[in-house]
Amino acid sequence: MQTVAKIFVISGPSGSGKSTLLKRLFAEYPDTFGFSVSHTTRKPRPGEENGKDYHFVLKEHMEEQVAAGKFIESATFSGNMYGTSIKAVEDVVESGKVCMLDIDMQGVKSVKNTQLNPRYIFVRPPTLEVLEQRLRGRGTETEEAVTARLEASQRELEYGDTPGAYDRIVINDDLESAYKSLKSAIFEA
Ligand SMILES: Nc1ncnc2c1ncn2[C@@H]1O[C@H](COP(=O)(O)OP(=O)(O)OP(=O)(O)O)[C@@H](O)[C@H]1O
Repeated sequence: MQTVAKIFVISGPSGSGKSTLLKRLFAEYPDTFGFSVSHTTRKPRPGEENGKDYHFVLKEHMEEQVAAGKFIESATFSGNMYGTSIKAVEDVVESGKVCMLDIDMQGVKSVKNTQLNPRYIFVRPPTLEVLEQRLRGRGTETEEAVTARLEASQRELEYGDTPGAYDRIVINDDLESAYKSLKSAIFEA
């Protein structure tokens, strides 16, 4: 089956179900899609492969590349930089796969300043209350982190509602219907 684009941006509030939906998609189509390999300045852990798990780079190198506009997004966690380069996305396409880019609103805005030309898909929860339940239900965040994520969600939802911000909106209420809606946004009829 043909996809309507070579690159898809999947965005939406934390807890809206992006990973859940993408996991299903990758499971159903194991050879079609790929994720880009991120860069990091942290040291590789035993068993991690450069270029496969991450592109392991020096801080100076990464700072230079970020400043030169070579990255879609970058952030620092506990002193280490992480990010997605434009080239890492292009590499997925060159390998013959369709690139799935799971990024936040800032990342989406940044992709819009590149030549990548993806299809933009927004995954949203039916309501903020449901989002809150799911975030708590996932049990991966502290109370502070849940509150911070919900605050950020308001902004993500507002941006998602902006006309023209996304090509397609997938409402993740019932998972089965959401998955169908995602597939219809990705594959040609
Ligand atoms: N349609 C659904 N119905 C009920 N629960 C769901 C549904 N979709 C996802 N969930 C649950 O909601 C929680 C959040 O989903 P998920 O981790 O996929 O979100 P995410 O958008 O990838 O979040 P993050 O941006 O933080 O990685 C998970 O516990 C998941 O199992």
